[in-house]
Amino acid sequence: MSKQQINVGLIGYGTVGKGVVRILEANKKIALRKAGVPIKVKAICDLKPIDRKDLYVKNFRDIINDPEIDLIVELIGGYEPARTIILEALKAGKNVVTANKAVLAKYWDEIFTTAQNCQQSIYYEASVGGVIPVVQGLSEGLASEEILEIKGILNGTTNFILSEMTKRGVSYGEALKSAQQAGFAEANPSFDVDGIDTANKLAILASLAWGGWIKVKDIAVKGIADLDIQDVLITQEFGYDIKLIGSANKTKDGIDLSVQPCLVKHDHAFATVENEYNAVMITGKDSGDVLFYGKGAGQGPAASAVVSDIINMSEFIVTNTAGIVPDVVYDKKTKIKILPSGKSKAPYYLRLNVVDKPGVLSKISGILGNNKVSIASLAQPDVSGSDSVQIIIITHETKRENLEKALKQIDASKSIVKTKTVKIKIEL
Ligand SMILES: NC(=O)C1=CN([C@@H]2O[C@H](COP(=O)(O)OP(=O)(O)OC[C@H]3O[C@@H](n4cnc5c(N)ncnc54)[C@H](OP(=O)(O)O)[C@@H]3O)[C@@H](O)[C@H]2O)C=CC1
Ligand SMILES: N[C@@H](CC=O)C(=O)O
Repeated sequence: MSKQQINVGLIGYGTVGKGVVRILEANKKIALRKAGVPIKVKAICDLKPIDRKDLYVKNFRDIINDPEIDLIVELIGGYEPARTIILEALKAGKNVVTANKAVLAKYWDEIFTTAQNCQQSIYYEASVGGVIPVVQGLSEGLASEEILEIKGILNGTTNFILSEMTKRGVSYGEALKSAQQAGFAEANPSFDVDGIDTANKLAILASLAWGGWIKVKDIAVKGIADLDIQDVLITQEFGYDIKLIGSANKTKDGIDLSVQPCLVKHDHAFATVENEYNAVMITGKDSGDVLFYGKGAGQGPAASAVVSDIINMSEFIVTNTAGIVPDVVYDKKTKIKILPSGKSKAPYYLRLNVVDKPGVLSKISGILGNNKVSIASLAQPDVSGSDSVQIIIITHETKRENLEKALKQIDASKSIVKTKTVKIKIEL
């Protein structure tokens, strides 16, 4: 007998969880029309008692083991017990929806192998790009494509911080605080600002694009925590915006993966992506560039994507097709060649703050030149009232590993006392 109603068990009633309950209740009729049957939240688990006493359950296993629950939604975030919840739910014969990119990127093999073995589905649209349907867009909309490149602003918190610094001159710290208050940031915001959240999302998209499992450790990751308002002001004057970009590029020697702050010209498509918005450009061999854009963080956008997953999955449960057609074609035998980090070339913006000593400039230029880093321009803005000089260098296209080597030598040099180095890739 086919199902008359889909019962949802929700684990994690925070920013996104509360949004999911609100949207499911407000959009009951839309959900019914699309899923074919009513969808009801039957139980909610959280660490602390919640305002919905009628639905509250203390132990997540009471939800997983409830035979009336069809679908488990994991919204606690982090690695554990999120991994255990997802695996136990799949093994208990439940379909799963999650927004947790950290757990997916880290346990991709274990989670999708379990889902395949248990013939259950796992949907995770909200895990990348918030409300943007990029997971479905890439895995279904572009199913025919040989993917050549994925490049994106994939983190709402850092994009919001950079926008606030650029548009309103707000300090990095203040902007981060506002992002946390708005519900954009991860429970541990270093995941956002250190680029890890972007790397998790990039790993998911790259794994979908090229099959197999691309691990976060294969990605060279640098976040925005080193940047100051001065970098924003200086690069604005040069005609650039700073964006944290995750990029995966298919080269003849392997996939080149990185997350780093980048300078984009004011007329670049990514320059118009502001605040918590995200954008992902996917380039296929035949499709050419396909641009996805929308809100990447916040209660409404994230919960909307989760509810869409719940509705789509409900339709499959009702028609008895959930888990039969795998939602991700994951083949652990697919081996993906990764280009060693450092081999890719780009021009860079460098800001070095050094203690002013005779000959310091020529020493820095010499070390860069000895490492095949050629300088396109060098400026020394006046830092009045201080014994430190600020040196802004724009390099020609250079191999990342050569630049890293030169910066290490500058660091180690006894005659150069450096107080700060900022390095930003320049997008061509
Ligand atoms: N916020 C956003 O804009 C977006 C978030 N996401 C993802 O969605 C997920 C949820 O994020 P968000 O709602 O912002 O996070 P929150 O921290 O706001 O919510 C998580 C909730 O889960 C609870 N919780 C933590 N551990 C447990 C546990 N063991 N058992 C039961 N409940 C638990 C927390 O309780 P307590 O507060 O007491 O710790 C909290 O209420 C994360 O994976 C995040 O990466 C994805 C897209 C956008
Ligand atoms: N912390 C994340 C939330 C959404 O994934 C972000 O800022 O993008």
